[in-house]
Amino acid sequence: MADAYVAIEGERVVEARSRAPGTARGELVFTTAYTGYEESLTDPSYEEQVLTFSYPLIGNYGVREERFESDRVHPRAAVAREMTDDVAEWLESEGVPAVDHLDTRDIVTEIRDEGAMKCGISAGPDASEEAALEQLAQCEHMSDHTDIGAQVSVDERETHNEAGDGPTVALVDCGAKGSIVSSLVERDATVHVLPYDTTPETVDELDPDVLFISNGPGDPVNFEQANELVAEKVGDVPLAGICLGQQVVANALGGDTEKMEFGHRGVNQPVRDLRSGQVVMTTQNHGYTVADPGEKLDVTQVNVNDDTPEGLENDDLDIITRQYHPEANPGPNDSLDFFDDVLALAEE
Ligand SMILES: NC(=O)CC[C@H](N)C(=O)O
Repeated sequence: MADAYVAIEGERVVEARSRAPGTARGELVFTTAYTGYEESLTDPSYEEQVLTFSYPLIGNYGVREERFESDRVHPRAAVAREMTDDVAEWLESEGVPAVDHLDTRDIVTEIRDEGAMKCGISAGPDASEEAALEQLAQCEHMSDHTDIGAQVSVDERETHNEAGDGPTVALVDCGAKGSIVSSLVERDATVHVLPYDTTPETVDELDPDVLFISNGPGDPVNFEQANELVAEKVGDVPLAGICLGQQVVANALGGDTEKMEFGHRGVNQPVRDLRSGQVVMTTQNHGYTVADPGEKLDVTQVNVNDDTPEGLENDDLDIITRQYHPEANPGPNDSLDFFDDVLALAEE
């Protein structure tokens, strides 16, 4: 008998098995990645979302902290066809509801056909369809989480590799993955991780060689302070951005972002570099995209599937951003040279 329910927009309720009890709500998103469940579940970009794994078995190589991208689980709940006890126990210990034994292929197909959807979950001994529907009724649109940065950012500056010989990077933490910091530190950069609402004055005091806007959850227009920071600092310091970071940079420089139908969600998204013609496979997890890069940014890379901008640059202003995740984790390491390119801007 079912002891978990997933209510999907349109009031459809899917029966499931509870793997970690509780109620939750959020935008229903998916990842097609076949590995990397620890990295995805700890990626702050998934805040306020319910993550469905389309790969059918999640947890088959255990749970190891060294693979975490942050210090907690960020999706509001996890959905899989089959979840191992290791993962289920980890999610329960974090208070994050989890369900399995449902047709995840059907759910992912529905998201792809109908577009992004809200959902509500009720799992465990007290679970009911009504509770799942009640969660669904209370679920907000991603864009309505106007101060989502406060949920995922550091509260105060954290410095990594203080004695490094490389450039100094000011990383605005809009929900940064740990691998972005480690990719920079491995290249001997000193990285100041700064709160999402950092002011231009604070950045001026640190006098960094690069201002870097991180990935993060939700609608980029809600990161107003980061927008203002970029608008203020452009031209004074090289700028870099990943995922939400690309979107914030585009918005700050006169461009525009919009919500996609269901986003780019997996570790096999093909991206073409327009200068070299080369295609690389990339990791992606985003629901918004740059609709208009504005006058200052050139689109240098595009998604092969739908032509959306994957790389924006301005050589004169020293700006380089990516919509995908060059730091991988999960996913292919083919784009790690992005971090060399960012630090080269600093050294020029
Ligand atoms: N991974 C990210 O940084 C996601 C960016 C943004 N929140 C989006 O959904 O488009």
